[in-house]
Amino acid sequence: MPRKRIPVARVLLRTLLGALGAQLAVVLGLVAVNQWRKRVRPLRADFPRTAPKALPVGANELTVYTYGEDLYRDMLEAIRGARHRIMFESFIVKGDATGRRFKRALIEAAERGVEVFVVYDAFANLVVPRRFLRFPPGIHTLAYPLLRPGVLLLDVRKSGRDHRKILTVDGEVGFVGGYNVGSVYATQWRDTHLGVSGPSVWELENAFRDFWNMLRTEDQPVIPDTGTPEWSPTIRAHRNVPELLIYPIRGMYLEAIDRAREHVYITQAYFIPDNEILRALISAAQRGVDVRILVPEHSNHVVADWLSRGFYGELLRGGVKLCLYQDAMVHAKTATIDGRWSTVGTANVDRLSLTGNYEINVEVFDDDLASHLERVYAKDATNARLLTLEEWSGRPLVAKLCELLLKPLRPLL
Ligand SMILES: O=P(O)(O)OC[C@H](O)CO
Repeated sequence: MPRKRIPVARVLLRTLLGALGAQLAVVLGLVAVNQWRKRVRPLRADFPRTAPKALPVGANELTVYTYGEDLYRDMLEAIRGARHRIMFESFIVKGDATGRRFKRALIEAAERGVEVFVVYDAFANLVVPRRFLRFPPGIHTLAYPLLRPGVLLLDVRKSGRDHRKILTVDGEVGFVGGYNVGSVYATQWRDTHLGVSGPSVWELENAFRDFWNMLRTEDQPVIPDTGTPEWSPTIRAHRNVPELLIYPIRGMYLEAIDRAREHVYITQAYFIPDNEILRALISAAQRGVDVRILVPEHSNHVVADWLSRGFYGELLRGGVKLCLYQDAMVHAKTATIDGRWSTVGTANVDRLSLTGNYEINVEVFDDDLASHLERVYAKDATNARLLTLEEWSGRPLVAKLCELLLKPLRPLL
């Protein structure tokens, strides 16, 4: 009797479709459960706060902000005091009361003769009314396009989002870090931004200028290059620039973790490390370094949370400590190591940020700044719980299954 041949292609296709269907079902299920959870247990806004702290670092003064209202007050004051030039770039600018305050201040600056440049990401602001993001012609505005045509031809240079958050005023003061612009971030999210005053504002201006000059349309002005007034050995901005195929922030993290001897304190909103970062953290923990990662127990992106959870077992078994921030969103992207080294920036530790988007992280070699960020970490830890391997190993089987099914989505985030 002739043997019936099984069409391999058909079996493969069915398996693939089955897996995709299962993933979709898991994602939809998680979103639904998350909606319900948010209704019965909404996030609090009364997390422990650390007041803004200004520290001299070389010829600069750096201010650490951990509360949105404090940050926005100082950013708006800087915009209102501008005399020459404002560079404002934000991944998200919400069309709410906070967004309106920024828009008004920028327009008023332009009306009194300040040259104002505004950049935002078109995709991230799809839900913001178009009218709100329309600025008067006196303001030079660039929306990072929704889709750059090269993406369709898989041109990596045309990929990524503009995920940066930068403000500079008159080359004298600057701000950079995790905060987007919006009312929810002012009081309800724990995030970290750095204020810079002094020659290192150049680092932020330069980042903005290169981006602007690369993407501006022909009728928009070129911002002239100036060169840095000082080569600072302590403060440096690293920029991921897909157009140039450079992603130094990942390298910066790997280099710093490799040097750790005492402790590594990382705070991340969405923590989906690649293999090398995972290995570096575990090998630091195994040589006796106190490696702690603070993440929200429940962030605003349920799928990112579940992808992150897929790494918890390996991290905990490797000796890394996981601190789960309670009942509020922590959106900071910071790390501090050995009381020596720190970074504050816009990059999450995930693929999108480390090998995908336009990002900027400031790297600082300074003991006082590192000590302060350790204090911030300790304060945050009072609102977090330490996850044990025992607790994690005992999670329900269905949770383990969800993590497994979602694993193939890691490269997407
Ligand atoms: O992309 P991020 O890190 O700025 O986070 C944005 C928030 O998820 C907005 O929903």
